[in-house]
Amino acid sequence: MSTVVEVRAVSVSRSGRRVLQDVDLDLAAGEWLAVVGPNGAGKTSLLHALAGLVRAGGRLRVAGLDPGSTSRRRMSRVVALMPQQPVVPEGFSVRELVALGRTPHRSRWGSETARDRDLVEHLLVRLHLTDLAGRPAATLSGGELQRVVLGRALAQEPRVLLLDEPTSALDLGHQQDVLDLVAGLQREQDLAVVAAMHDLTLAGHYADRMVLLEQGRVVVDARPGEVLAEPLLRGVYDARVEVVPRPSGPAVIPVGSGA
Ligand SMILES: Nc1ncnc2c1ncn2[C@@H]1O[C@H](COP(=O)(O)OP(=O)(O)OP(=O)(O)O)[C@@H](O)[C@H]1O
Repeated sequence: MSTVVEVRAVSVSRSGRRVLQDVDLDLAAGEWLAVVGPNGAGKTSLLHALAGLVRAGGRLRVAGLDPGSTSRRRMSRVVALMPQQPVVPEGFSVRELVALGRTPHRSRWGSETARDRDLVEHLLVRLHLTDLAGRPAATLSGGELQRVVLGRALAQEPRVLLLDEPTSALDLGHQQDVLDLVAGLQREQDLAVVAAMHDLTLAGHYADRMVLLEQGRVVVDARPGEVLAEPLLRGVYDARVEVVPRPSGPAVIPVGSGA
């Protein structure tokens, strides 16, 4: 399998403080990596470094490009970020917002092609957004907007898809639907996925590998079955949890104080 993301001794500082330190990881095309860890562990910082949105020390390569020295437009053709807190441009409809994802592929003055339009329509259907297509994006609920923002990221046709808490606002059915859609693209198009997620059961179910971060450092990089282990999670999250083996993978269950 070909390596599409290479991270070597990467560090990130914010406001003079190290928030990522000595991070090493590789990702192959068609692989799904879940990034997990407590609040403030550095998950978003890692995704932003991969997208070239924050300056990082060390060596980073995404589809062969160095995010630190490559133009935003060029990076956007190979890597797409679905952010945790999307900013919605004023006055944009749902369809227009999804279509924005095509911008990096268009020539500077080029207009929308038939293929651009077809892809956008396909994504609107697939994300159950056709009824909302004409609505101002600013009027959507949190879960509706999350699907629109995923649509915009997928419209970029990236080789690497970065998902920052992609299901935090979604109901149960839409969580599965959205992650199944991404898993389908992972298989069909060899899409590499890096997903920061707090739902450890869901993260483990879809991921080939999981990286557990704590205070900016990688604690473990392994298969979900090895990362989702009670002693490890109790220690890193300072939480009461039970891990129950299931045919579909380990289920991580928070346990009340009386248990
Ligand atoms: N712009 C910034 N200025 C200063 N500190 C920042 C900035 N952005 C992030 N940080 C800090 O960097 C650390 C890592 O933040 P990051 O958002 O990467 O964590 P996270 O693992 O994604 O957290 P969460 O699970 O809460 O989303 C945190 O301590 C955060 O306060």
